[in-house]
Amino acid sequence: MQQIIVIGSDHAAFELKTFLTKQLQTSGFIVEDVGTYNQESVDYPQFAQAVAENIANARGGKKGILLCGTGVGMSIMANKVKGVRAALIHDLFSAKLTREHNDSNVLCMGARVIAASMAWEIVNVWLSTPFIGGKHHNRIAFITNYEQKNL
Ligand SMILES: O=C(CO)[C@H](O)[C@H](O)COP(=O)(O)O
Repeated sequence: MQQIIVIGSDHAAFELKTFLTKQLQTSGFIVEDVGTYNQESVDYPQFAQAVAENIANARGGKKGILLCGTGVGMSIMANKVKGVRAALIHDLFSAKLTREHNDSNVLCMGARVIAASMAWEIVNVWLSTPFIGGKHHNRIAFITNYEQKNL
């Protein structure tokens, strides 16, 4: 079955979003693009909300990618949504570990931080690395319990 990727960006990362969308589609993924659709200045939180809520509602059925200038604003907003574990990643080691240990379901990157080729390498590692479970289940459960009680 084809995996669904929900992707969103602000103006700063529109070009990177276009590049990654094409790469993902060429690799056989179904891409749902929530915008932005041009380089006009926009506010990143609305796109983070759109992707994060989509991923939370899919309950494991989809993964998300959020892009802005630094990736920081996107990760801050996405992590406000219950069920989302958004990881801000700019290196391959963390891309692997955040899947293995954190079971992250949203990947955030900064178009002003890394090259498009590096972003694509990160996406590949992130999408192909499974959660390893074990002791990490307890840690995820702690976060989930906190969300249930406090959010
Ligand atoms: O990185 C970002 C948020 O974390 C934004 O892309 C950045 O703040 C946009 O800046 P500007 O409106 O000056 O292009």
